[in-house]
Amino acid sequence: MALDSGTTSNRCILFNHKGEIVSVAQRPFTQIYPQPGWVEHDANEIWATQLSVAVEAMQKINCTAKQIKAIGITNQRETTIVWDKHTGEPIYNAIVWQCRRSAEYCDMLKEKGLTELFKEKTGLLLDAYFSATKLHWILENVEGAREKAEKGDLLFGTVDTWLIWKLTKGKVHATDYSNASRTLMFNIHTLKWDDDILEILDIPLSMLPEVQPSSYIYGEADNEFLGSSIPIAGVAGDQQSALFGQNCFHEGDVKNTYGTGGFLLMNTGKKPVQSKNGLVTTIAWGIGDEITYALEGSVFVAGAAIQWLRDEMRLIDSSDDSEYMANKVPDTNGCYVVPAFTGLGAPYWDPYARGTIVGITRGVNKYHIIRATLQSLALQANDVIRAMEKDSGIELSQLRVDGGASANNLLCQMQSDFSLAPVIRPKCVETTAMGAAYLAGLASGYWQSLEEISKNYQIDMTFNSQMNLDERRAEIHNWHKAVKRSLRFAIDD
Ligand SMILES: Nc1ncnc2c1ncn2[C@@H]1O[C@H](COP(=O)(O)OP(=O)(O)O)[C@@H](O)[C@H]1O
Ligand SMILES: O=P(O)(O)OC[C@H](O)CO
Repeated sequence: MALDSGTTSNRCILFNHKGEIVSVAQRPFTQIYPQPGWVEHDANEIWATQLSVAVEAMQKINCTAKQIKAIGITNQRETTIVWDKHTGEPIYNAIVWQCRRSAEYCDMLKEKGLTELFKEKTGLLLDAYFSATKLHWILENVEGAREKAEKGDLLFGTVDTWLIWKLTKGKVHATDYSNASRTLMFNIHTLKWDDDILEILDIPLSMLPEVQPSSYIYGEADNEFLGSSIPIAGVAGDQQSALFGQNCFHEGDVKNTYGTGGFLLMNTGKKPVQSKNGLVTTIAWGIGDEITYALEGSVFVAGAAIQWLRDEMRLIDSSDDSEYMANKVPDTNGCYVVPAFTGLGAPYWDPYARGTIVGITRGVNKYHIIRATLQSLALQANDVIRAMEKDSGIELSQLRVDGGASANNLLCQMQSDFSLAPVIRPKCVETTAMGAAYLAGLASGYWQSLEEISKNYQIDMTFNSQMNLDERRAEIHNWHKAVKRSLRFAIDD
């Protein structure tokens, strides 16, 4: 059983031994936007919907808890929850990874010259995206929070930790290495919460969960919830879980997920690679006492640009239509769309960038704009790939893709054209849930080895580069000109 707790919905997927999906249930939950740039979730609603989809997935196929070998949890990362250890009640809404409320505090830390210290210890950037400054905000702004935290009455967790705590009825307060490595408090070299960082941010160690391997028996989901108890045996952040589900087990293996945002990860093996090109270093997973590291490039807007074409611009009726409409024209007619709606993430990291459409001439029509928007997903990913190649010294040999927009054949073709490597789409694109299921299945003996798991991987389609190289060079050159025009747009120089 994989519990996939995403940013907008919770899902439960049941897999069989061949890695095939046997049941799915999904339920969205409320997105709370208290102010521009702020995003919250109700942690109790996350728990309630997650539990309800687990029950529903079982009911759909008349499955009992005894037939489930283990539970794997995978989750939206960085999202920060603080709750009272005695009552189990969250003291504030979950502050979501997208929330920018701690941006000014991050700027203040940067001004103090702390960027390198954080990067060196955690592999991350001083950005509001990661958990630590969200947690700091709660301690500073929720009445009574600091006193309670100092007395040891409060617990912190990302969504995985919250779900484990709820499922075990408060017996286990833990997270895994991959989630810990997204908090900006975890030292990815010593594999411990970092004392210096906790002191700088004034965060009590007693709030933080124990950090365990990603494939590990954390405890048992209480028999009250699913009929009888089931071991929780795998935990990983959703992007690392997708890397695992894509079978990217070897150094140099790369996957890209085209969901709302785009998340490209490269397995860099047993050592962390520090980025000089705008990526972050993260832990992919820990199995036994072995840690696997990854380089990651997070693109804030990918499939969301297609949603924008549909919901705001009303140029398409459904996301699927983007392929048909973009195929009505052979190219973008010199037009480029940079979907920097919330600034730009990797590799530019410019919170002040804004969306831009450039190169418009009299002949540019809606199909060109649709095509240019779709193309921007591939071009953004290509920028991350080139940064990754520079940082790791490894040339991309193939790219495994998943996420909602990977269903778009034209997008996959464009990705291969720009990135000059085969793009591989597996038959099962539920790689996030699959990764968690595999991690849990390995710890509980359902699967014996990575080799056994690899036999389940099936390719749906492979896309090979077809574009003329001069044309490709010109497209990438023009794209970079367009990106330059979007940078720092929201502030006056
Ligand atoms: N055929 C398609 N072409 C382009 N984009 C698509 C297509 N199908 C879905 N999408 C986009 O994929 C995203 C949903 O993917 P999903 O993996 O479910 O996202 P998330 O897990 O982030 O919620 C949406 O932004 C949607 O616009
Ligand atoms: O829930 P998703 O799929 O949008 O993923 C969110 C990421 O984990 C944020 O880092």
